[in-house]
Amino acid sequence: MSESARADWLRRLPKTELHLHIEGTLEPELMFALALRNGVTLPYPDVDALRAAYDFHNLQSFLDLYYAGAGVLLTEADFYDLTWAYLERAHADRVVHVEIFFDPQTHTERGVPFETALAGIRRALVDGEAKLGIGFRLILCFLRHLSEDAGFAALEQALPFLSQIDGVGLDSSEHGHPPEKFARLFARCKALGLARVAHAGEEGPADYVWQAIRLLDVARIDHGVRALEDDALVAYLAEHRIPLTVCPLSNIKLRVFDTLADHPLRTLLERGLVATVNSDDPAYFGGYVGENWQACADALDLTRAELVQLARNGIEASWMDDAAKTRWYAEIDTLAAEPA
Ligand SMILES: Nc1ncnc2[nH]cnc12
Ligand SMILES: [Zn+2]
Repeated sequence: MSESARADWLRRLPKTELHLHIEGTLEPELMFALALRNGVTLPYPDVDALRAAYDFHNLQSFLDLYYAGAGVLLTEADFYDLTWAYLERAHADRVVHVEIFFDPQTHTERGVPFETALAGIRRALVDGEAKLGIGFRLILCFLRHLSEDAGFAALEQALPFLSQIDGVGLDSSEHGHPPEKFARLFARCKALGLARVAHAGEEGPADYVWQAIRLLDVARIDHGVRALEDDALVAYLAEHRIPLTVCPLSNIKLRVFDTLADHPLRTLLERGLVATVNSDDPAYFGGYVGENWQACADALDLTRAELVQLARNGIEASWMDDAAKTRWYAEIDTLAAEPA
């Protein structure tokens, strides 16, 4: 099979996106347009200068820019435009279902009402389902560098809108902010009927993955690549089919691994884990989900069977209903059966 035929096959493969921070899809061009629209001054003269600053050496160096960039998001229309731009890109990559994170505390701390962010994001997601056929779920992420009290305050603000939120997550600076800090908050979320996920084992140790499982009772682990340092944990994740939402290009940009050729994506599959491919903060990390798939296929020379397994894992790991799962498995199997 030629390289271009392989790329075309990969592009047509139905994909999910289960680890995507909507604030991390803010492209420099849109950031400057929103800054102009809202009378916000950015500390960079132009798009090129901003992009040149995207040279990260760890998670925190990225987060500092990411939170500053989100400062241009003020109105419901801003959140709509941001989300719609993302959905159009996802559609081009044949993403058929998204489960996206938003960080309400990043916005409410700046005086932007919770409902402004929620309304803009949701309106775009509803339009995306109607016009692009992309199914969706929405996940509210708590910022782990803030206090437990701040997390409870964010949950309080979300209470009138719980019917519009499918689950909660935990993101931001991992070092020094273990999942146990949020055990009571996540217990309250569980009692409210919210599904739970958490970033763990990105920069933090395998023990944080154990904590997320045991103390937060999560359905998935976001990143989780450092789980490979603990054989008992790998066995547990495999036995209980707890998925990992892996973000390969993010891991390279944030220096978790030196190059994609060193990335353990294949090892995760070989160890029987429900590993999935996702883009995390694509405007900052140089690639949307399609580019993550293609870059991994190239760098790791993934076989068609491995790519099919990754696509099936995305469906299994998602919170779409069973009828939708059956439909997408069948479509993936049809592509798997095409002559190579
Ligand atoms: N990769 C990441 N890890 C933790 N928090 C984040 N917030 C946005 N992207 C993140
Ligand atoms: Zn993330």
